[in-house]
Amino acid sequence: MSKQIQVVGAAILNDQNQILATQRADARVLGQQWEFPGGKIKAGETPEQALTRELEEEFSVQAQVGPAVGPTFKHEYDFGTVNLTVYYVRLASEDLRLMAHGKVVWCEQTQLGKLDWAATDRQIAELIGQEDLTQLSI
Ligand SMILES: Nc1nc2c([nH]c(=O)n2[C@H]2C[C@H](O)[C@@H](COP(=O)(O)OP(=O)(O)OP(=O)(O)O)O2)c(=O)[nH]1
Repeated sequence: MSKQIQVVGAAILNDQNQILATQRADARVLGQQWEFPGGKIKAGETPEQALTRELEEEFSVQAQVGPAVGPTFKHEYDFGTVNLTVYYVRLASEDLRLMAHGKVVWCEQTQLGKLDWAATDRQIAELIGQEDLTQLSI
């Protein structure tokens, strides 16, 4: 069985309910594909704790973690199987310091499908596209 990698991601919403998509500064892992900010869950962390830690590390910002976008999605890469759960998130501030990303974009919900998402993320982006974001409580 391939190495199992537990990963959390954030579907960060701003005041206009646009969603933040990110590209890595280091393109070695997933090339130039788009993903949700986040990272691997460390031993002893809940997914929510891992996500707030990652967002603090990546953007130097405080995050409020809301409901999961959907189930956990698996994708097998040559380096292992990524198990990705994405949560809706709102930030204390939209003033983001980019510490780990090459590029970020605030994307309209209707435009999410146009980005070249990493394989694990594509279905999650589709689910977000179908959600009534005005009904989310975070
Ligand atoms: N952050 C993130 N990683 C993703 C997504 N989709 C996806 O397949 N991945 C993969 C890429 C990596 O193999 C893994 C997450 O690793 P990472 O490099 O972001 O995590 P990390 O900050 O904890 O990494 P590390 O350098 O500390 O080991 O999951 C996604 O939407 N967001």
